[in-house]
Amino acid sequence: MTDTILSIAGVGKTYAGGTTALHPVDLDIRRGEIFALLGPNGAGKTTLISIVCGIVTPSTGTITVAGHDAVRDYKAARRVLGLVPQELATDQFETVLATVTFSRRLFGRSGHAGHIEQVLRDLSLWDKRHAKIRELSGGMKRRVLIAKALAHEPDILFLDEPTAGVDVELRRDMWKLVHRLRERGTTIILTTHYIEEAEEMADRVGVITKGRLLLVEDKTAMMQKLGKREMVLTLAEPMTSVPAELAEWHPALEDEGRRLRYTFDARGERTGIPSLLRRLQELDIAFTDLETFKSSLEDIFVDLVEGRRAEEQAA
Ligand SMILES: Nc1ncnc2c1ncn2[C@@H]1O[C@H](COP(=O)(O)OP(=O)(O)OP(=O)(O)O)[C@@H](O)[C@H]1O
Repeated sequence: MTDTILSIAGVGKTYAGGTTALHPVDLDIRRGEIFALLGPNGAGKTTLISIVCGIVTPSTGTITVAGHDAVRDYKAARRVLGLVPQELATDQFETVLATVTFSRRLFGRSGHAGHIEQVLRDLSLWDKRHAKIRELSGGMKRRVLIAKALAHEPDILFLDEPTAGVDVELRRDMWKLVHRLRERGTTIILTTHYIEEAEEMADRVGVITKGRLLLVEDKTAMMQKLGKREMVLTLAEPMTSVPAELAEWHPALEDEGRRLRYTFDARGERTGIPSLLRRLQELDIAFTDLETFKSSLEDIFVDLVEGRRAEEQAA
């Protein structure tokens, strides 16, 4: 049996204005895993983690954090959680060290200089410990947010869009830190709209769009579903229809017969491209340009939703 550290049951949210940001979600998070909540802007990711962290009140459902009911036993639940929000809301005139130490005390934990030092060193902030927040660069402020969230040694760390708008170096550091934390046993839940980020960091991925958690899968299985790519050929001579000899590749004719679009699974053993190109040559079909694309996240979501509908209808 897997050890569940966080259980979300029927949790939904309709904001006062009437926007349903979240349709009831059921999700169990396993102790020690890295879970990525993947979805486009406005999908409901922040709403879901804000509910779990006690910042937003759910309209329906219950949340159990390490055995504590997140509403009835709010304080105990909150102590187990650390949240790295998207933006910094902290006293700009305090020093890094004071800010992070204060965050620890907020959760009723006594000072532990060793732990705070470790956190600041892990985040390359130790040399800046006496600097005031307002004197830091944007990237360093992001590091302070993480340090604050880790100050009270939470069992579960939430990272809301950890790498949105950060430079490559900080992104790499962030990924390294996440893996290090996991090695120490911290459970990590992050939100992202980058497939690459989910792929790089997560053990499991949940796809969320328009307030619905569409599916939850192990990373590898999910990436197979997300690994679709497209090749588009610009034809030298427009065609009126797809020749029967190309039927097995199921290409689509576009742009009044000027472009041929072929969709393939980039993670399959065979892409089908060499054989398609050979067949085109045999048929004397010339092309002036060849481009390949990754399907966009939006396209993938549409496919997933349609695929699910088709499955539901077939059932
Ligand atoms: N306080 C609020 N009052 C009313 N509507 C809200 C509130 N907060 C969020 N929403 C709406 O709920 C929906 C989901 O927003 P949410 O911030 O959870 O999405 P998200 O997936 O985190 O997006 P992003 O990637 O842009 O942060 C959006 O339509 C948003 O406008």
